[in-house]
Amino acid sequence: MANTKAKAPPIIDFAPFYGTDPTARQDLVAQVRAACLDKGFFQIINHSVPATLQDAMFTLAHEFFALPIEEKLKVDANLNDYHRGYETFRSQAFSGSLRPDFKESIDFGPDYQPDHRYVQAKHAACGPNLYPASVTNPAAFRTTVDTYLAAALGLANDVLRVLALGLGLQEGYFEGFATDPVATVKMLYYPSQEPVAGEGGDDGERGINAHTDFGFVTLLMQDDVGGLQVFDNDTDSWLDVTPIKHAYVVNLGDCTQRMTNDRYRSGLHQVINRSGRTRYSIACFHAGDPEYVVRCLPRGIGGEGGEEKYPPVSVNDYLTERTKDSYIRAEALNAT
Ligand SMILES: O=C(O)CCC(=O)C(=O)O
Ligand SMILES: [Fe+2]
Repeated sequence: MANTKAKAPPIIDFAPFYGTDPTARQDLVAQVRAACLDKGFFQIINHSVPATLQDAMFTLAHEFFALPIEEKLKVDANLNDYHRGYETFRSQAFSGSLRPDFKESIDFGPDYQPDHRYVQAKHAACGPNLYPASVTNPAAFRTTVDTYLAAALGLANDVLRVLALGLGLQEGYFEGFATDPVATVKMLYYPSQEPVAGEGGDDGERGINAHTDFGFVTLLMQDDVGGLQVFDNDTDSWLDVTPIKHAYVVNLGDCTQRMTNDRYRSGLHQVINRSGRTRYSIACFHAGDPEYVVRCLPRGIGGEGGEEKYPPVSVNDYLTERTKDSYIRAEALNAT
């Protein structure tokens, strides 16, 4: 039941970031800060990523997931130990899940080659991509994904600049760790779930189970099917994140929450797709330099006072732990 007190993630016009009006820019910074203090979830419109590139990515996602399973398994993420490639149904489960996720996905990142220091150090999610060869135009697939990753990361870095300003930091505060990030473009495919008998019935099935993202910031495009929900602590209820064509859902991850000592939130979210239609979405996770050590900001900065709640942790150690946990949990549930 919709709760009137619940605050849906705001829709924020990002255009002032690129403009010259300082008041409009300050207003944007304030709106983003308010959303970060609330659930760490907002949508942005009028951003820098071309709509044609966004559309092209959805076209590729449709084509990839429609391939026969044996073709998809040629780029199986289990073929490498840095999790690039295709992930089958029910591969992942987060804490509290009753059933592993009812989704498929494919992950790409910066195409770090074997001689790259991150790959040599075996950092999580760092290694050469597995691009599908069985699509109509493999070269175009690859170029589009790579171009999109660069564009989405460019926008994510702009979001980080706005975040920094909202925290009272220099606009470029995050730039040091944003140059060579561990980042993922994830195409997601959610078949429609079975209807559940009885009003409000719940069979525990989730497209993606309730979780928070691990890194600093996530930019998500969803199609028009809907099904993404964010948890509202004030009303103890799940709120729909309404699809808006070509907009981005922006949400903060745990690294930002840790850095701000819980002032900025890493919002709990999930997907339930009972629409009767297949749902596609494309996420871009920006987790910064894997060797960056996430620590609480110095006291007093951005009003982030109080006792430090988290010990310092490197991005890589944090990602490794959380990712491993979600796959082990799925294996355990699949075995029962
Ligand atoms: O598909 C969505 O809307 C959300 C995906 C998501 O939360 C994730 O991949 O972390
Ligand atoms: Fe997520």
